[in-house]
Amino acid sequence: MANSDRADTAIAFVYRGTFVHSTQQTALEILEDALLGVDAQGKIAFIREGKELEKLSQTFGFKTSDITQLAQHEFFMPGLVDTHIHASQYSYAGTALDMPLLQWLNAYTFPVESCFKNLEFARKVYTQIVRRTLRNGTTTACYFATIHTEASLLLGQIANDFGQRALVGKVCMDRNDCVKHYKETLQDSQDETCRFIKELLEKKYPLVKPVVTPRFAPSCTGALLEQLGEIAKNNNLHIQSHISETHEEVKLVKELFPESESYTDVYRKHNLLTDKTVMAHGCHLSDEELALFRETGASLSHCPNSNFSLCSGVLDVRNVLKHKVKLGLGTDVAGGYSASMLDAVRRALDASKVLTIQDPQYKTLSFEEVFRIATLGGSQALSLDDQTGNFDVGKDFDALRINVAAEGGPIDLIQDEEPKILLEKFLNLGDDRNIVEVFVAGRRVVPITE
Ligand SMILES: Nc1nc2[nH]cnc2c(=O)[nH]1
Ligand SMILES: [Zn+2]
Repeated sequence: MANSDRADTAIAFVYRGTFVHSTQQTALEILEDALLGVDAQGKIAFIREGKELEKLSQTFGFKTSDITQLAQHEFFMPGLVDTHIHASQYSYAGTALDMPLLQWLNAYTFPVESCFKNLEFARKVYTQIVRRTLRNGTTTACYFATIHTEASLLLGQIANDFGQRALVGKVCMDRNDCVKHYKETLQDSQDETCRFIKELLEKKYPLVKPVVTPRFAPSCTGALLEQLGEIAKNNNLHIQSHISETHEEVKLVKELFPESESYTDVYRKHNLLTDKTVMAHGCHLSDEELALFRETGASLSHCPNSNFSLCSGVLDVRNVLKHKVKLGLGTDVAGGYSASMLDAVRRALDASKVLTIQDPQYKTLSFEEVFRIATLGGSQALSLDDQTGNFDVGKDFDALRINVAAEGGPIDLIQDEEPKILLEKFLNLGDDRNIVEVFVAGRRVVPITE
């Protein structure tokens, strides 16, 4: 037995068939006729070749009758990681995409988010978004809620109940000149953030954690940013926000924070750039700012649907990767109109092709590279890659069972195809009908039973 195997706990279940995932070394590793065992804690106990069955069953003490064999057109892939999604904006997803960011926030977003004072409305929306994202294969989501503590706690409870891995942020904002009733005082924002963190941690949900969430620099005073940096540091917490999404926003930040050298410098000065920070967008960051991300270990969430829908910009992913900045994908509902990470994968490929159209020398991202960003990359961007992101032994089993030829599904397979082609077809053509089972930490969460 290789030392990478773990034989210390009982095996809960074993699958045999094709597994595809990413590693640090290769964007797409394909394991055909592999055996993957999951232990009683939901962790991957082994992933080995099928021919080692005899030896494995002795070492780990399972019977060959415990094994589930995948069909010809099936494979397992790691769960999708949505590194940026506004759960509170789901009710108007697919509408209201006719304005640039700053107008869009005032006209649509702030009025809707202010309704989450009403817990029944919050329950309805949050239940729908958690169910929908799980069915679409999002095993980990990094959520923005609203400024309301109770509703944000409810989002944490709902994610926990459905078994989704989640970071949940109560939004902080003490600046809003346009929709005056949707903001907090500095004191309230600070107190309620502390209460949110304390109460969410006290629930001891195994997969749901709080994330410190200044909305973005234009919504926060320097004093609030300062406080939030302190809170994150004292509690060793994740941080999320937005950065450099549009040119107009970058200009506004220059005016609001004239003492800072750049937008990135505003967050850095307030201790909000750490190795547990994820910033959405970053379309207009300079190379110097990317270097600051690299130095601090902060990551970016690429949200291409949103960037197209609000005409914000096109992130140069190659340049981000060249600077060795951690990068994940996000749906950014409802600036992005789709809650599906499969859509984010397709839009990321489109965004890369736009850059190639503009400059034929530009090396377009491959589907394998985008697959890695949507899975392992996302887990790294959220500093959760010790727990999830691929099928390394010892990680939690967060996985999607894909049937490319699912009955009544969107894909017609004309002939037998190799696994690489099956993955490519699923990423480009598939939908939730192809996602026949979803596992988070070894628990089957789709099909949803309740
Ligand atoms: N796309 C997007 N950008 C933001 N910047 C600040 N708030 C938001 C938001 O809700 N959506
Ligand atoms: Zn956003």
